Amino acid sequence: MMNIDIFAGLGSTIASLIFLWTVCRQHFPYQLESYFLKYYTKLITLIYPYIEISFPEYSGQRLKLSEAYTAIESYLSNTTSERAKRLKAEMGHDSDKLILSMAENEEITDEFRGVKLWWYSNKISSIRPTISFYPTDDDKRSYRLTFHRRHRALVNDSYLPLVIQQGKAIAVQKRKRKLYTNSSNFDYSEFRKLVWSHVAFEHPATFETLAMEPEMKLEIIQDLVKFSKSKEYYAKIGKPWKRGYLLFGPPGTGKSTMIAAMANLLDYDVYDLELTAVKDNSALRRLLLNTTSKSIIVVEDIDCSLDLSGKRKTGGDQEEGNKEEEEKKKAMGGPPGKEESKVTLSGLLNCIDGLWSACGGEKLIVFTTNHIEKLDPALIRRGRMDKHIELGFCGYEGFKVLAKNYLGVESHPLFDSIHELLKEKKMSPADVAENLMPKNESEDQADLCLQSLVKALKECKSENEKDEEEEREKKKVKTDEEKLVNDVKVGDKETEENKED
Ligand SMILES: Nc1ncnc2c1ncn2[C@@H]1O[C@H](COP(=O)(O)OP(=O)(O)OP(=O)(O)O)[C@@H](O)[C@H]1O
Ligand SMILES: [Mg+2]
Repeated sequence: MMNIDIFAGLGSTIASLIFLWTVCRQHFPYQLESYFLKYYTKLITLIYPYIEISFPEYSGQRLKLSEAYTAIESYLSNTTSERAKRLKAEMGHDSDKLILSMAENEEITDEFRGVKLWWYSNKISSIRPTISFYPTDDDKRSYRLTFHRRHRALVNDSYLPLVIQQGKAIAVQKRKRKLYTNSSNFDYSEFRKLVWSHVAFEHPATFETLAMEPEMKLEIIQDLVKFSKSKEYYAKIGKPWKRGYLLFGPPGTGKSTMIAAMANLLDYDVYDLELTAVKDNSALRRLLLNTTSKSIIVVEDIDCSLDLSGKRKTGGDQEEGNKEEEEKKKAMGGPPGKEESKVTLSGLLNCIDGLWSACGGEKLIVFTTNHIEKLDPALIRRGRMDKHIELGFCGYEGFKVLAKNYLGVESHPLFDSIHELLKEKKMSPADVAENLMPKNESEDQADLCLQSLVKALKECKSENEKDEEEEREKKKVKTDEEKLVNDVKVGDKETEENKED
């Protein structure tokens, strides 16, 4: 039993010894110092029969959040509310119940098979002097477990495994699905830039409400469910347990909605990775190492995030390319590219399926793009992006799902003409959905909405017209860009000539 009086005395004895040692040390010959240290440690172990184990928040040079730490945190949060005197409170899963857990620098006692153990939540604040309005994240947190050395075997073999197992189970039970992002507006600390911030994931989309061909939908659902149950299979074939999806198609065809439906189907967290906010490849690696299993890592509009198109440039090529880019930017009055992300295509490829990618397991990586043709083939080859899913304009089957969701109708006299119109007109599910949205509280909304859809479809362009328009648009953008770059070049030449004069 821990006697407070004994330890009060013990504490002051140890403090005196440390003070004595610091004074004597300066006058001690170097050779004798190691001898003295050896006996000093022995002496301390003799009079202090307790063992301490600490569990730091981050493992591996602060690269990865420690699993043991999170499991212990969950375990303690279950037991602390009755015992600890200082607690911190967080909102629970159903958002109306508070979850209490141990505050920092607080100690509680736990009992296991009649043996007493002490948990202490430790926080060491950074000693670096910083002048900032915001809290810094350089603090080191850990849990410290103290017990009598005669219980070492019991703690090692039975107590700690039980704590970790129960902690993990509690975490799963209390799990509130999260939507993570790496692009915070308040990048007040260097460390904050390298980690994720999150909010609760509450997107209501499901595969039932998703408008697409039923066969394709079924195929995707089966693929996802199979993946989530294939832990042994992946281990057997020697592949990390992850799968890449590439969702491509025009704007408003349900790419982002499908990601939410995937997360809801498999009960996964979502990590929305903003590549432009990642400083460089090592920051990207660090971010991906800090994703948990049972999660979807999403890179939206991959073609716009970084210059990942074309072949991988090297040396001179790269510089040339950069110069051209700079010129273009200068011409358009944009800022110089100093603060830009330095994530490269090879860095990204490495993170997707290099050695680092195997950490964690059970992850989906989803890229979305509006222009698949702009992507480097290396990025989307099978193995990296295992399944390519094209989300197209709204078909009749998709329309029927939307009509049921938005208006609650499964048949209507206007369905036939809509069927005919959808065969030749290109309209995204987002536009169809917008037309089907009831605009007021009156009762004949289904009629009104379907009529407005028919009208919109008639005004909408057909496939051929749209293709021609896209082609024209592309040509125009290209000539505009060339003209701008030429103007800049001519301008620069004139200034140089002026200087020479
Ligand atoms: N297939 C679909 N099924 C159901 N709703 C859809 C579908 N496609 C689009 N929508 C509706 O349209 C809106 C926009 O869709 P979403 O954001 O998923 O499109 P997107 O393909 O990600 O577009 P972008 O390429 O511009 O990011 C959503 O809020 C959703 O309600
Ligand atoms: Mg989207």
